[in-house]
Amino acid sequence: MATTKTMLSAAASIAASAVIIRSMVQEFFPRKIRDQIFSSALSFFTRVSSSSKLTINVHEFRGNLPNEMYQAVQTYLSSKISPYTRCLQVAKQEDSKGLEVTMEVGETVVDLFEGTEFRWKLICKEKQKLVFNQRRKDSMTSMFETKFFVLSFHKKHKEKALYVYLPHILQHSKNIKQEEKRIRIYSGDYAKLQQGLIQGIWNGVNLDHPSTFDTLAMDPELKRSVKEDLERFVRRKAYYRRVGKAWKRGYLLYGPPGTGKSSLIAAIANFLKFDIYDLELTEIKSNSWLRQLLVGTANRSIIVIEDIDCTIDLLEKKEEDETKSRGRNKYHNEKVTLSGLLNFIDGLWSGCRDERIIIFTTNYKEMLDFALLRPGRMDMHIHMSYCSPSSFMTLLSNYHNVDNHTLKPEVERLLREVAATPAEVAEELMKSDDSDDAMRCLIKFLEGKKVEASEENKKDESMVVEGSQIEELKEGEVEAEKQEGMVVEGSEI
Ligand SMILES: Nc1ncnc2c1ncn2[C@@H]1O[C@H](COP(=O)(O)OP(=O)(O)OP(=O)(O)O)[C@@H](O)[C@H]1O
Repeated sequence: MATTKTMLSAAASIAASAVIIRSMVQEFFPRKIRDQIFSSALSFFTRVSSSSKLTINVHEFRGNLPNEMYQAVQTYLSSKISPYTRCLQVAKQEDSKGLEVTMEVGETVVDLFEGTEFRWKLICKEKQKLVFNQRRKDSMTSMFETKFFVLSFHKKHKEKALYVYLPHILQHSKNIKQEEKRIRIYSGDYAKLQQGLIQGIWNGVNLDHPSTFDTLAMDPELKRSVKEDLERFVRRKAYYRRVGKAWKRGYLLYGPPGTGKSSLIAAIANFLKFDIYDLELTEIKSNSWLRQLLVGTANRSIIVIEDIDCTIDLLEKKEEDETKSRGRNKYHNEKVTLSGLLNFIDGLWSGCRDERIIIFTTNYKEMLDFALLRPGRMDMHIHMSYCSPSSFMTLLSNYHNVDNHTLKPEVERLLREVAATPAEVAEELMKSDDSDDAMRCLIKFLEGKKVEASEENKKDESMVVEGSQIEELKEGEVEAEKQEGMVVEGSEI
């Protein structure tokens, strides 16, 4: 191995030779020829050195899809930033635990991997794009930024780079992400879609929802079967391939407001460590937007459409069928249609991502089109119901950290008699830090509900009596009118 001394003496002799060659050239050749010799030599050395290099660009997006490789490189390089890096980018989100340190645009990081030097540089370019504005029916240019990493290395390491180094980065970043995984919730950037842009159409923030299966008050048997279903789903990649089905699962959560539908979604996300994409169907102007949003989501994610009964006019099916029969392209309708939605759930496009969960919620299952409820479309229908004695125990333990209470039998008795949502029960339990006071508040609340319910019942009964009197009256009138020959029998009309 060369010592520092021998290296220094070699460098000194090269420098001395260069000075001699330079003075000889200066002596024997005129200036013009000298310049020519130097520029040819320079271009020769540049060619030799650059022809031995290979570069690979890793772009932030591929089409409108976020490039997983880009994200992996970004994560990987964060752990490789050396003391010599001159400029870093540091970010901290309000709800994130630590600082996020990444490379700044223009910076270079050199990574020595198994004895081979890989050099990374982050580049950002502005590009123009011609977009068609559907509302104004004209085109305009829009500027957007495109970022990419440039990886350069000696070309003899091409195989190593492609088949060892880059897969290593993917795996490394997957491990880091899994360890520090912060679940994110994304909402669509509908203004960008309106402008015809297809990149960055989802905005994400960290989701720190505390709901878990342990804190969720629901029927223990149902809870167990939902958890088992999720576990089975995530370990069945090969099974889905073998049977030729897209690796996705659909859940319909239904039940009155405040029974924990949103809490269950958060619990599922926390359990699987999947990100959530929240789709606001009323903001989506067409089936083609819906498809673009779907394509822009990542693997291992949950797509949520809340209050599906309110967000799509399911009665439009007939109108939609008529439109189709007039030959209009279903992707160019002015709004999301039922068939667009069904295509989204289980048409060809639904298979464009892996390990995906789709969740619909509704307060009124009976209002949904049968096409949505058909077996195989939503794989599991989960009924979130009023607070039962067993789910009450979960709430009591959540809010007061106790497993039992002297007033528990009283609360359980009342819960069998009145319909109270877990949200209502939770609200009462939160009224005091003292569990005795909180339980008394809850009992008072449930008794109040019971009185209200019995008054409602009485009102309903009297309405029925009044209603039947009206009917009788009508029948009497009809009889009288019939006798006068004024009523034509229905069948004849
Ligand atoms: N089953 C439950 N287990 C634990 N907490 C619950 C449950 N249901 C409701 N809660 C409490 O009530 C709050 C509201 O519940 P949540 O938003 O999950 O109900 P929802 O069924 O989605 O209501 P909506 O139909 O109005 O959207 C939650 O933040 C939670 O504190």
